[in-house]
Amino acid sequence: MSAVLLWVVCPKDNAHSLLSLVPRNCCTQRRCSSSSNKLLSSKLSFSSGVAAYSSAVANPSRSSEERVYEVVLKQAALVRESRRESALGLKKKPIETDGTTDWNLLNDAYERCGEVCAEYAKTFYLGTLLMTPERRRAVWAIYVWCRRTDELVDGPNATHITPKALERWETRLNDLFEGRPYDMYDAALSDTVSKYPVDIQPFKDMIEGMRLDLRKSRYENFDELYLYCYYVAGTVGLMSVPVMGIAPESKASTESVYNAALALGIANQLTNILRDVGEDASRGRVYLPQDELAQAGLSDEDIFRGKVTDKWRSFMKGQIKRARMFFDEAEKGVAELSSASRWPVWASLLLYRQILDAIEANDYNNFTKRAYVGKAKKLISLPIAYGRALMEPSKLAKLVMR
Ligand SMILES: CC(C)=CCC/C(C)=C/CC/C(C)=C/CC/C(C)=C/[C@@H]1[C@@H](COP(=O)(O)OP(=O)(O)O)[C@]1(C)CC/C=C(\C)CC/C=C(\C)CCC=C(C)C
Ligand SMILES: [Mn+2]
Repeated sequence: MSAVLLWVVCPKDNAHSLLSLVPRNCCTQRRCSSSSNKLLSSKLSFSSGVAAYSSAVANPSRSSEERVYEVVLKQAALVRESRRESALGLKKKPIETDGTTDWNLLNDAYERCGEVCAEYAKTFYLGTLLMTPERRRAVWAIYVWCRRTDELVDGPNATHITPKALERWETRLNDLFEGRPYDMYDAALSDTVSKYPVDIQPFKDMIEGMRLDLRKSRYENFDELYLYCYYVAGTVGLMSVPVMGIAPESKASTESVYNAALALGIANQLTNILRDVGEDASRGRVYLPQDELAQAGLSDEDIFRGKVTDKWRSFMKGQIKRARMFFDEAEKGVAELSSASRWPVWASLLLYRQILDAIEANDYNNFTKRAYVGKAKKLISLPIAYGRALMEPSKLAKLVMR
């Protein structure tokens, strides 16, 4: 992927060098994402709703938002519990080892994760340097796992991917969560998840998103697309918060912080999708919701033709508006993160959000013109992000969770 998102997002140009990170038998095929609109049904206030995750799976009639919210509640409960334990002076107990853990090797593994991060997401890597050393390396380990997972289906060996390969990747995930890492990158993540209240569910869900990409190339409505965006990107927010930490002085509910993190992942993925409409179409993929296209008087054919018309402009305006609403939702939570974690999050948010401006500046031609944020705009965003990172967490308890 282009230089556009030096950040967190996976630059496809660099795909080749991750080859060595991915075991040969785990490769995959698929492509990237893209999305669509309908502000109406996608209410961003995260309706109420609840019920066990298992029952959500058993009852597919529930909306994606309700299903995803179950996961949010579970993750928030884990973090709340861990904060309570920390307050009582209890710490998460690392998985027992047989005493043979080689700390130098572990340090090397984390260092290597940092190098990968620096190579693929330079600005993000710089941002992590402001975090505490412990947190920084944990975020690197998560980053590398996400990167490798995406690489399975988007990387150079992607054409060989099978559902079986993803199953093996998931087995490895289970193993590393149980303290049996397969390689050095897994070892770093295994150590991270033994130290922070990171749950396996978002990781499994990201793999599920990759499975979805193997078998699906159309999304009927925003509800379907929302679930996809949660799988491949909202999960990143849920994985990251336990490591980034919530500010001790924050009075916001843990759920509201998780909702903001989820919203940032969704906003980023919707933006990816809007930016990549042409590229995705060339791979036969249309992530934009079919019902919304039809309502706008558009069809797949219009996308394959790639002509910017007034209908297209007006459709895109709605899509961009919705993506911005998710960014707005995300912004509410950043100040609640621990102070040292805020800067990289603000920077990524501001940079990503500007891709939407770039689509507008391209007169909505996301068929043949790639929207990107120029160097100057990127540079200006960094001190702005820093300034925002100084904002203090809310002092008032938020009574409404979502
Ligand atoms: C309260 C609050 C707001 C907290 C912040 C929580 C937080 C850190 C959220 C991060 C959200 C985020 C950056 C999500 C990534 C979304 C994304 C772009 C996902 C991409 C999926 C697939 O995309 P596709 O294949 O369609 O597109 P391209 O390949 O890009 O063309 C991903 C590629 C999934 C893999 C994700 C990564 C490699 C990024 C992982 C990043 C981290 C673990 C670090 C996140 C930390 C910061 C500071 C942003
Ligand atoms: Mn990708």
